[in-house]
Amino acid sequence: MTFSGELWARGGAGVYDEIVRHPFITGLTDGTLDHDAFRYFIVQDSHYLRAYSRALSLVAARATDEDAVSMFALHAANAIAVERELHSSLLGSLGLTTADVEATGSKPTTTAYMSYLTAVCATGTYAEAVAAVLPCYWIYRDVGRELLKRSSPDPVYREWIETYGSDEFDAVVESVLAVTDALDVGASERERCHQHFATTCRYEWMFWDAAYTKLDWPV
Ligand SMILES: Cc1ncc(CO)c(N)n1
Ligand SMILES: Cc1ncsc1CCO
Repeated sequence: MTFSGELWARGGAGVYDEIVRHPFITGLTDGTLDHDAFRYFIVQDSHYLRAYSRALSLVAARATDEDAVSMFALHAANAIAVERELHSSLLGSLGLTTADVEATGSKPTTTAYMSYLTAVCATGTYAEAVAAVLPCYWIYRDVGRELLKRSSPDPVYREWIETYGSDEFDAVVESVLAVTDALDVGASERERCHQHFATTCRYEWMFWDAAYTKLDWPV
């Protein structure tokens, strides 16, 4: 089995099944998700994508071949572009501004997820860093394609779905999977990769759940 296939089998598939039946995700296409939950999500995702971009820059910096350096550096720049373009369009449709993003700040799950990604990408090996960032690509591609099949009555949700369900994003994810499968990973490093992959998959579920429940700081 490929390395990515192993990671998915151990830490991804079970969580992914929970994600596609989560009420936030089913609500995007059956018309039951209220805009307040989606507002929470987009505001938190604006914070997330800034940290994600910096995490991808760290992955680029430690990549061992120049194609991978170039690829992750490009994705780091694209994550900022998505944050600016998709999010400013979605924020506008939802009646929000970037000032609201700053005023709201980063909620508990967002903070925890960003901190974990940053820590692994700064202090782990190259393979560990790739394993930590991989679920962000992979789960969004698969969720995007699934939601595209289901189709949404809401034009705001459709704009988001079409970004991640697109052939362009699929090509991005396929290139990261190819890099993952070409990694030279030692035995103990492999176990740490499994842990990071499983953890960030769980954070992906938690990120949607936090928006659904509008999780906030307790004090
Ligand atoms: C939380 C989260 N994970 C993954 C992606 C896709 O990169 C995103 N935009 N937000
Ligand atoms: C993974 C990812 N998510 C939003 S942008 C981006 C980088 C690839 O274009």
